[in-house]
Amino acid sequence: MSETTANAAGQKQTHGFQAEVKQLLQLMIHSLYSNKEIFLRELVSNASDAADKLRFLALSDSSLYGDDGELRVRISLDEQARTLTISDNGIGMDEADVIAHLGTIAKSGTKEFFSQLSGDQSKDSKLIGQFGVGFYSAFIVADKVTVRTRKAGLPADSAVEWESAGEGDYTISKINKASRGTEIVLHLRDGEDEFLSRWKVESIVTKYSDHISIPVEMWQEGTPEREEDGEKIPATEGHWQAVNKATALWTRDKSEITDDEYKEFYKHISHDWSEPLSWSHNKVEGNNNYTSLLYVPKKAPFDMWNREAKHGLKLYVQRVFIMDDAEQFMPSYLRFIKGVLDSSDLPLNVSREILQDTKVSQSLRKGCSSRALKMLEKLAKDSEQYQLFWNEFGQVLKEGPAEDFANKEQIAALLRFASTHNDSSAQNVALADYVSRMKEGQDEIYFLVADSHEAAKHSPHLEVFRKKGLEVLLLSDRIDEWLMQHLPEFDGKKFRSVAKGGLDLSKLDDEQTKEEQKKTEEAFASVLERFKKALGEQVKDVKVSHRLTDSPACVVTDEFDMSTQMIKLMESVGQKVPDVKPIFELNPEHQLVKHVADEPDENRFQQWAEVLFEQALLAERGSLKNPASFVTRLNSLLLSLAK
Ligand SMILES: Nc1ncnc2c1ncn2[C@@H]1O[C@H](COP(=O)(O)OP(=O)(O)OP(=O)(O)O)[C@@H](O)[C@H]1O
Repeated sequence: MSETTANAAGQKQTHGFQAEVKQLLQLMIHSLYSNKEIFLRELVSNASDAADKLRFLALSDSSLYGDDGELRVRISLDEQARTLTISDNGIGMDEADVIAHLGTIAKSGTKEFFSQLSGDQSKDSKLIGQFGVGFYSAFIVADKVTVRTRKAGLPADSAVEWESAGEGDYTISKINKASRGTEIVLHLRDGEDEFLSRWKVESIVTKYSDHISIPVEMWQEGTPEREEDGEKIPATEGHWQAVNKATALWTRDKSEITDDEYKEFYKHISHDWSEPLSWSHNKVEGNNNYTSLLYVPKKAPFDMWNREAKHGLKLYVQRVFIMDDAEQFMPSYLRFIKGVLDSSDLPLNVSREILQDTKVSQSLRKGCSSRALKMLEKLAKDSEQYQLFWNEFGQVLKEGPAEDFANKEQIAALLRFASTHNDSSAQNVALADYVSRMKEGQDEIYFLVADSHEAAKHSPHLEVFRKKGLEVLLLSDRIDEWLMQHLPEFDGKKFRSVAKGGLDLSKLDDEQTKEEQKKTEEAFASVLERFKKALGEQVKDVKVSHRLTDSPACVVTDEFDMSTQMIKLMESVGQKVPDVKPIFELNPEHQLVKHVADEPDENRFQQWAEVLFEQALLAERGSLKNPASFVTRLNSLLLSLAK
């Protein structure tokens, strides 16, 4: 690409921003204006990441430090020039890095994300919050930004200057820079003079960046010798002074860390705008020695369903940053958890490949998963907060029972469902709630999976459950069929699909009802035979239904056959499915069934049988293989009735 060719010293090259960057800049300035001071948090956070990265590389090549091994960030203010400068002695960038990082957005799914924006700024600014703020936030307060940077290990004359007014483009030129690292100069917009006040800047650093593990320094002017109460106070020299605590937050004692500090640390590691929903900080000593600080975010990231999206914990070994997004420590169904893991047992030169299969990482993964689940259990005690969590991440957690066999029961306790009990589509019923409401004699948990909540709610399968006052969980997320296949029981109670054969509610009936049912079945036996003959190969069996009160008929799948929902799911992804024949159940009390049972004409009976069967299929599956012939048959029957 011609854009990335190196340029001669002093010569400026102009490059255009990637379209998404322009969009991001506009939205950011609009949506963050009321909270503009966070630009400082973002830039200090980047500087601290740059120090982490250098420290990591220096593990194998200590010459990268040169004669400057004390990593730090410095903020300086120039009232005359109206600039605020943040400089670090971290990893720095070369020309290719600058072009890749400060002119584009290198996140997977960026294009798709931006194409979803509506153009309505107030709506979009909420969405953009899921995207992360980063370097470009500098333009909230600056109308020009100059970045001077020199990558560790490169000579002074291979430094790069990047400059932009945050509109359509930026320039790049080669410069000389005496020291390693990155310097970002913000030329403040008119009206942003408050950021030239040392007191103001210092208070922002303490508010947002106290937890940064390297010192964030500001210049402290020297004072001349003076006399106070007759006592001589010697002169002091000007010096750089740290304005933050400069210790890694997770190494500090829990009791000394405030909630605000935890929240700010979350924003630093997650690049999220909003506060976390909850966190859990643990030091573990014993077979494994490690500290974990895990967070549950409030909002799902924009790319949660993108398979390539990065997730996982920030890994440190003995306080040295090793890598971002170490996914080995969190199972996929907990991929929304953010945090830091600092291990004392892993070697400093650990790589992603080594992490795959060491005993230590396996036991760390076990420990972290269990901490994360415990944190969710704690969160679940506050049902309002937990509902916020569930609405964002419930569908991901539902992958849990299939993925994490060992913690199945614990995960099951964290699931929430819609149910006939509260008659709403809100997924807020815990299995423990269901079990506590089970009727005397009921030993199974009833559920129904359908395409939508509406379809589930109006399913004929629910009729007998309504009549008997039995609660049924109504499931309609895409993952639900998969979930239920991996969730055979909870608290010793088996799950039972109400849409399957083999449903036996007789334990809940009194003797008289059982006797009546038996009589009805006997009386209806010959009608069933007639139906079986009429429907032939289309059905596995025809039975008297004990689950219908209002509908004439329904279809169910045999107990061990593949469920209708599973068949639909497999068909939708182009998989071949076995030919599963349904069981046709008739409601002998229904007027229409009585009418058909009395139909003397075999031809007409055949038509009725087909129509009742197809109706039931339609209610169950939402479609028919041959809808036109159903309509023709129905019309001919209607016509004959109208005569
Ligand atoms: N001070 C710095 N030193 C070295 N590299 C930097 C510095 N600031 C930014 N970068 C580089 O620019 C990239 C983009 O920064 P930016 O803040 O926009 O995004 P980010 O930190 O990767 O993530 P997010 O967008 O979620 O905040 C960084 O990943 C890093 O590679």
